[in-house]
Formats: sequence, structure tokens, C-alpha cells
Amino acid sequence: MIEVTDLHKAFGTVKAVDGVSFVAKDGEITGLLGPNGAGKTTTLRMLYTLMTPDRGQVRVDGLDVATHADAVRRRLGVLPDARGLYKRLTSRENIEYFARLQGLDEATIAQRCAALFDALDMRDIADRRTEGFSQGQRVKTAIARALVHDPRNVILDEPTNGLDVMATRAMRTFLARLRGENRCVLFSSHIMQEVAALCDRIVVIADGKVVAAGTADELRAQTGKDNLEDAFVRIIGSDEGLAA
Ligand SMILES: Nc1ncnc2c1ncn2[C@@H]1O[C@H](COP(=O)(O)OP(=O)(O)OP(=O)(O)O)[C@@H](O)[C@H]1O
Repeated sequence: MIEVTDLHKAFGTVKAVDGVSFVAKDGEITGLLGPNGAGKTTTLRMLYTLMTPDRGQVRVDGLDVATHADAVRRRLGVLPDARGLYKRLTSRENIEYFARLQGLDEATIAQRCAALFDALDMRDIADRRTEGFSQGQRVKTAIARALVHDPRNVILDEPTNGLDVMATRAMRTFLARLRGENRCVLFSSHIMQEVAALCDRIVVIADGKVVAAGTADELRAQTGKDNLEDAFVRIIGSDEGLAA
């Protein structure tokens, strides 16, 4: 479970994150939805210990990120906005390297790699160097790397960015599978259809603030709109940046 309380982060005069609070529960997919520049990536970076908040608290499985950063990192699998693969290594080598950094033994690494290659349907690319990989192949490798230590909490920054329709569908199925394993799944997106199709709970963020949160039905009820797209437009005040 990930609990975020009154998180703040400014860059000079830009208040990127301005008092964000929400909870992402185990066995649920939580979507952080907002237009470009809303503060999604900055929020996620503070959750996965890459950036220190100016103020506020993040807890992962009850552990405070500020005081238990290493323990939190072991409990998190992260797909960052910059996928950052080593291009001279194969897909498998990229994943194995991170597994060793996580302290896994070789037998466990082999077993986890085999399971992830099957789950992500990536056996055909496992032993190719990542240089020249397509977007979809890069994302699969980065996700396998994020999950190799079997984390209970998974944070993904725009996981379907640049993926085609088939790859997006496969990604949705995969995220639903993580939920079925009772993991806490939190992902960001600026595509409302994406969030609507997948999420149990939606946290809408604009100008660094949470402007609405709830299930799709709750958001529809809060805005008095039948259609989720209209509900989002009402919440955000415009449809800018929310189109697929
Ligand atoms: N390192 C930084 N230095 C200065 N400004 C930053 C930095 N990181 C983010 N910002 C600013 O903070 C605001 C929020 O950016 P952020 O990347 O968190 O938004 P986002 O919701 O992830 O947007 P997108 O959907 O475009 O990725 C923006 O105005 C951005 O320019």
C-alpha cells in the first residue's frame, strides 16, 4: 500500500506538486490522471525516492520513505519515465544486472527471468542487445527489470506511452494480472480512456493539486455527468492534454 500525505515540491517559482494526498491500495490499480505538466512524474519521483519532497510524507507498506528509503526500494518496482536501458547489454542481461543489485541469487534470477519472459511474452527478444529495440520492446524489458525482485508495490510512469494498440492491450492484461496477485499498482497517464479501462480508483491531478478522486462511478456522480469523458472535462475545467 502507498499512502501519500500533503506532498509538496517546487522548482523555483513553479509549484509542481502542491499538497497532493491519496492512498493506493493493495489488490487495486490506482490511476494518476492529469494533463501535461500536472505534476504526475514529480509526484511519482518522490514516491520512489528519486526526489526529496519539500514537505509531506510518503509511506510504503507503512514505512516512511524519508527514514526507510532502502527498505522502501526493496518493496517497490518502478518503471520510470526515462526507461534507461543499457544498450550494449541484452534484455536478459539488463534484467539480471538489476536482480543482482537487489541481492537475488542466481537460481532465483533464472527462475524470475523465465516467469517474466513468459508473462510479458518477450522470449524472442530476451537475448538481443537492447540497442535498436522498439518502444514496446524497451518498455517490456524495463518492466521485467522493475519486477524481477517480486515487489508488492508497482509504480509505472506512463506505461503505454508510445505503444501500439496490441501492445497497449497486452499491457492492460499484464497490469490486471499484477492486481490479481494482490499487488498495489499505481500508474500515471494523461489518457482518460486508459485510466477508465483499467483503474479501480482514479486520482485526478491538475496544477499540482488533487482535484478529484474516486471510482469512475463516483467521479461521474460527483460531476453529474453520465459520460466519464465529460466528467473529466468538468473536473479539469478543459479537455486540454487529456485526449488520447
Ligand atoms: N527538474 C525540474 N526542473 C524544473 N521544473 C520542473 C522539473 N521537473 C518538473 N518540472 C516542472 O514541474 C511541473 C510538473 O511537471 P511533471 O513532469 O511532474 O508533470 P507531468 O504531469 O508528469 O506532465 P507530463 O504528462 O507532460 O509528463 C511542470 O511545470 C514542469 O515543467
